[in-house]
Amino acid sequence: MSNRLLEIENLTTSFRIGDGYYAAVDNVSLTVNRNEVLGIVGESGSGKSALAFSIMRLHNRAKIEGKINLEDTDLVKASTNELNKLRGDSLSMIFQDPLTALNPLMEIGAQIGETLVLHRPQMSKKQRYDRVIELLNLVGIPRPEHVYQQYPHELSGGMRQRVVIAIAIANKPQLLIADEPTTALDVTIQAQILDLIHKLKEEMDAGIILITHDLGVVAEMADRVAVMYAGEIVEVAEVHTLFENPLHPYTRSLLNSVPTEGQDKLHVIQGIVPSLKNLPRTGCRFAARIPWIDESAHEENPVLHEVSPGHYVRCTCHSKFYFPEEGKEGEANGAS
Ligand SMILES: Nc1ncnc2c1ncn2[C@@H]1O[C@H](COP(=O)(O)OP(=O)(O)OP(=O)(O)O)[C@@H](O)[C@H]1O
Repeated sequence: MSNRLLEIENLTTSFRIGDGYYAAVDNVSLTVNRNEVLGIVGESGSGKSALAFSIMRLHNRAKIEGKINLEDTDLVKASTNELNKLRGDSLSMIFQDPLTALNPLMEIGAQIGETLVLHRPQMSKKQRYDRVIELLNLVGIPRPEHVYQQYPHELSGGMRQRVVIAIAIANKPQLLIADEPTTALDVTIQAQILDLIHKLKEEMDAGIILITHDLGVVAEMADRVAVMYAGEIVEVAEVHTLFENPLHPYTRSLLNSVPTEGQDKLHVIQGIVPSLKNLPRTGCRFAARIPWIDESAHEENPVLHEVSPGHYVRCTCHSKFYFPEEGKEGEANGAS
């Protein structure tokens, strides 16, 4: 059996704004293997959630082009019927905010059981109850028989997120997408939830896409990382490579803006990700945010270059990049 679980090829997801369509995910190609966590990082507005929702096919009015192959099924071409069978079964997602993901009027046990009713109709009531208790145990919820009968508002944020995870993994998904799964939680709970996701990967042999803007989370959890900027992947590498030898100016800027011991000055990335309508569609999309780099450093039509096995970086500007604070001698740091 091949280890490849998900293969995304030239995916473009565009939203209608005014009288035109604008791509929020632009020609993205990515893979995820079994028993692998692919981290996706990038600032707010870079297209991470649009990508996740495209894989789940949860966009209502977007135009989706390209291929999203989950094993033998192309999710772009799949019918609503096929998608309903897959979602909550072999394809699952943990959303950012556990409160909005849960039904406030339904007991916890029934909410978890619902996905079993839908995808495992042959289960008896007793089997279903036992499986829900097993899932509550698995996600580390104490006194599961008691929690079974509680409502979401009676649980803490961390416990609610565990319930959301229990629902997402109820049918042992092959691909689990976690979109900022710990953003709404405090730090100690964050660590527990991440630990739980890590265990699930091993136990279920699942592929996991972990979306976050937190580089600490990526360093801890991911096997490989894709860095997204303005709808495009600008760098992909194994997690150690990315942290030891980041190349793209955007990746380097993101890493440089994380406080480290002994560092007295943080690099601030000026500006923001442009809105979809104002996004430059030709040339290097990051060029406007590194104006001190000579225009000639950029490619006319930047593509991903494989600079070492499995390490891809977009645009040639990385070889001429330096931080203004460092001066030009910092130029071409680590670039090949
Ligand atoms: N339904 C939509 N209609 C129009 N534009 C959208 C829609 N959804 C997202 N966008 C736009 O697409 C771009 C990417 O948004 P997206 O939410 O994917 O970013 P993100 O990286 O996930 O950000 P965050 O970390 O804040 O969730 C943004 O410019 C956003 O405004």
